[in-house]
Amino acid sequence: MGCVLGRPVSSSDSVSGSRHQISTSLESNRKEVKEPRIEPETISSIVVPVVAEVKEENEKPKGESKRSNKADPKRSNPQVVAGWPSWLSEICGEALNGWLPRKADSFEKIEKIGSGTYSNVYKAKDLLTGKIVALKKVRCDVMEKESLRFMAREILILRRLDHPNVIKLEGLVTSRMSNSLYLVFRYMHHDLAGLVASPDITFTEQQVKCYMKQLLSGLEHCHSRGVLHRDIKGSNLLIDDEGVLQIGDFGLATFFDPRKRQQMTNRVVTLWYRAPELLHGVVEYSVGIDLWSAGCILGELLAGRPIMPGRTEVEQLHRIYKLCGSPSEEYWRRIKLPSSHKHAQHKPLPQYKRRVREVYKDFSPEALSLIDTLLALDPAERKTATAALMSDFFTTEPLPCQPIDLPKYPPTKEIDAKRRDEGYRRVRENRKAKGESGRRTRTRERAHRAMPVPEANAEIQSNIDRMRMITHANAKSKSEKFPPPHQDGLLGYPVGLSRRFEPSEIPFSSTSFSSYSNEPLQMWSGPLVPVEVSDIAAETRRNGGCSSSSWRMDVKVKGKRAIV
Ligand SMILES: Nc1ncnc2c1ncn2[C@@H]1O[C@H](COP(=O)(O)OP(=O)(O)OP(=O)(O)O)[C@@H](O)[C@H]1O
Repeated sequence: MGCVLGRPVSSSDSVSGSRHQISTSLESNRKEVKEPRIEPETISSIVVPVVAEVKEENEKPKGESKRSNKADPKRSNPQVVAGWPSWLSEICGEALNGWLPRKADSFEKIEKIGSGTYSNVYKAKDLLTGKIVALKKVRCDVMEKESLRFMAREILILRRLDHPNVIKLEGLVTSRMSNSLYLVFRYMHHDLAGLVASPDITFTEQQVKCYMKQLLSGLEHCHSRGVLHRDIKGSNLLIDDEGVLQIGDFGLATFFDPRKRQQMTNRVVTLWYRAPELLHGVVEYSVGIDLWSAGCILGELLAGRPIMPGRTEVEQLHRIYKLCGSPSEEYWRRIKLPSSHKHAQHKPLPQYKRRVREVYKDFSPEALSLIDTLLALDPAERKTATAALMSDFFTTEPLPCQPIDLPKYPPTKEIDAKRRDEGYRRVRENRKAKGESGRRTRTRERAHRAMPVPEANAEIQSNIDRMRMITHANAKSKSEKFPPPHQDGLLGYPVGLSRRFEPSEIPFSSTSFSSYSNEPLQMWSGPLVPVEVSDIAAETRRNGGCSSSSWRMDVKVKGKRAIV
């Protein structure tokens, strides 16, 4: 979502030179998505003119020249609706209902806590309530309908969801000067990728059950509200300091209607967690893709590392076949491949037998049974989140622990794991420069760390696709317009002041804000609950005093590690 600062396609993204016949059809998949096509997804509820234009583009017969991606400034509505800049209210209409923008200088950045393809995430202090929040800074070029559409979809989806295991969008901060938008979320202390990658942390089966129960409950809610997440992975599973897990990052999520046939892009989900039907090129899919990812997470929590860390789509399929067996004739009949792909069924040689029960023989029978269902090659056999929640895994001893009974960990995020690796790398380089051997550090680091590399990220391709759309229409370098990402992170300044802008340049600054100052709190973007000073003090203590002795670390040994 938002605008994209991409990178060139990595050579390791390429599927050329593959050992299997599957490469042919993978390449044809890639060809299919090379064109910047608009997904025919259900976004009709965004009732704004821009979306109507997008629909027209979808319906346009092939061969007709595409309308420029650039919005016509003359046609855009110059009116500012309820305090929102026109570019946002125009595209986000319904999603902004009942909200007013928070002003940029009412937050103070504390530190950068995450970075994704579309955004940087900051820990910040809400200067009005004293509450610690996470600000996801999305950069969006107001002239690009595509980037706006993705952003609008994420906001709309987030506002439709309301569940304890789904991250809640608490507000929006806009800054007209920089064309950027901040999404305000509750601050979450950890993400599951960070915990799994932490060398000192292992999970008991009770704890795994607790995390999985929360993940599946969140997914059940999303699916019941017609939302597919399409990017379930550890770094998108956020955990607070009371053990509550919330599904985050709805940047790739979409609305779906299980009763209707609907075509969607298959270039979703980070590679390690991507269901086989997506890799095969299916464009009509459903909740099964999220359940496959949940199965990968279950395996990862029990095994202590990602279970199928492929580097390319070909390798990913190969790993899937080696663990889950080669697809049967029946599978090919059941999955609905687009006609352009039917000629090339993926039949790798040799044919593999399903080995899930053999590879994970050290898991409990109930865990084995659940992972076997979730990692079914046929999406229909994966069933639903509701069915998974009713499995024996959650009802047999040891029962899932309560979130509050989970160990208290020091703040751990994927970014911390990345920083740790970066530290190891520097040590190695220093040693190398001094002529010492760095082999020991590297071996240990590799044994524990298996984070998704950029090449393994499915979003990259779609991001590149999106970026192409943006850069084609906007050939000027982004850096001419925006500060480079590293300049976003200046600390201790109100959010809107972290660049060179004067306070007076910032929309919704103190002058404009005063007009809202008599409104009840919940009239600002999202219900902002005032917090007690004691909460702030507690938060400060928690975040300031990270001495290892104050954290209870769980070091119980879990089942044997297995990797395929
Ligand atoms: N509410 C939050 N509280 C604390 N940290 C958060 C929060 N939301 C996101 N983060 C951190 O920021 C990281 C990136 O956030 P997010 O996944 O939403 O961004 P993204 O640009 O969509 O990333 P990606 O490209 O990896 O999908 C997360 O992995 C997480 O560590």
